[in-house]
Amino acid sequence: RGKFAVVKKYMKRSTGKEYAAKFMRKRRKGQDCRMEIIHEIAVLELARFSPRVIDLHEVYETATEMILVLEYAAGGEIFNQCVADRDEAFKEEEVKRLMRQILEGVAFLHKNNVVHLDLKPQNILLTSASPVGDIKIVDFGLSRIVSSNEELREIMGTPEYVAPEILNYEPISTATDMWSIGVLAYVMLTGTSPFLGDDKQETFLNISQINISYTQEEFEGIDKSAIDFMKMLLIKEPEARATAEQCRQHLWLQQLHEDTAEALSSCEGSSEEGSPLSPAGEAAAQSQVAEELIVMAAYTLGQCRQSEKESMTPDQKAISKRFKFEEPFSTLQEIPGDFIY
Ligand SMILES: Nc1ncnc2c1ncn2[C@@H]1O[C@H](COP(=O)(O)OP(=O)(O)OP(=O)(O)O)[C@@H](O)[C@H]1O
Repeated sequence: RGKFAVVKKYMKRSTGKEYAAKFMRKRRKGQDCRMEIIHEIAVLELARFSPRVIDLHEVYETATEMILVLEYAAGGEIFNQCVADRDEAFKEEEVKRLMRQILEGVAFLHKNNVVHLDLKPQNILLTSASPVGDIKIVDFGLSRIVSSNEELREIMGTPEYVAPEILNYEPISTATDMWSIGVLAYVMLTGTSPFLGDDKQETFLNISQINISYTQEEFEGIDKSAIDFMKMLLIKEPEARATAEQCRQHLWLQQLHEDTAEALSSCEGSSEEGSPLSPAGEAAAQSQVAEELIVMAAYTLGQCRQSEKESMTPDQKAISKRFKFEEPFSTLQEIPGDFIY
């Protein structure tokens, strides 16, 4: 359940295939929001060629609602793993793989002049939870089209993830999403929200003063290049931030863990046999550690992918013990942005 939408799992009787149907109210706070929903649909259509953005299959309209029939992401929000206890939380290698995919999706959007403006762990879904599948970016309700000859200024987003320019009512650009990517990387690696204060005001103050800690306490055992990656995004001046394409080239995301490289070479050796998990698959059955490596190797090679659909039970939705996430704050003041229809 989002703020103005309810998402339900559906199955198409003729094929048995599962979908997520997003029911969106057309009237919100007494205002007709049909065109905003059509904008969201248009962005999803535009992004249909990116495997990192959720697929839109069908749209229905009733007198009161629009219903978006989306590809079902069975693994749920990455938020759940972000707030899980350390042993269940993402390992650094996993974060790197997922971050590469997130950046691939964001780079696609930015190339098409779309800014998402609400990138956070609740809007990054997984195709499966265990083994950790691939990411799908959802919720384009706040997204906007940016153009070089028009300025866009708005106050929107989710407090912990908004960039300083949003707070200062300064122009929004693709760099605004890049700030959120920096926050996302921090949350995925540490399980803590870097700017979260006791209340909204304190959070905003932390953001505008870039009050962030990269100490050993938070980043024990994590590669130094990961900190370098975040530092090139969590910068006040949007122009100084790295782009999605630059991030994809960053050393942190290029490096392969030694064990992963080993697993990769053994998997490469078996590729001629045409068996997806053999002989590396046999090794995976022997230990938990090996299993993780195979999944990573499978991703990189693209030929021994193991897909395991796991449905999410309602009580799987983790309640954060370590930090709380606030609801998106509503638009305080809005200059009509560029919508696409
Ligand atoms: N395709 C999908 N597959 C599985 N779950 C989904 C899918 N789309 C949405 N969900 C679930 O429903 C939640 C709400 O969806 P979404 O974020 O699109 O709605 P929203 O009302 O725009 O949310 P918000 O109020 O956070 O802006 C998601 O965070 C996710 O948990």
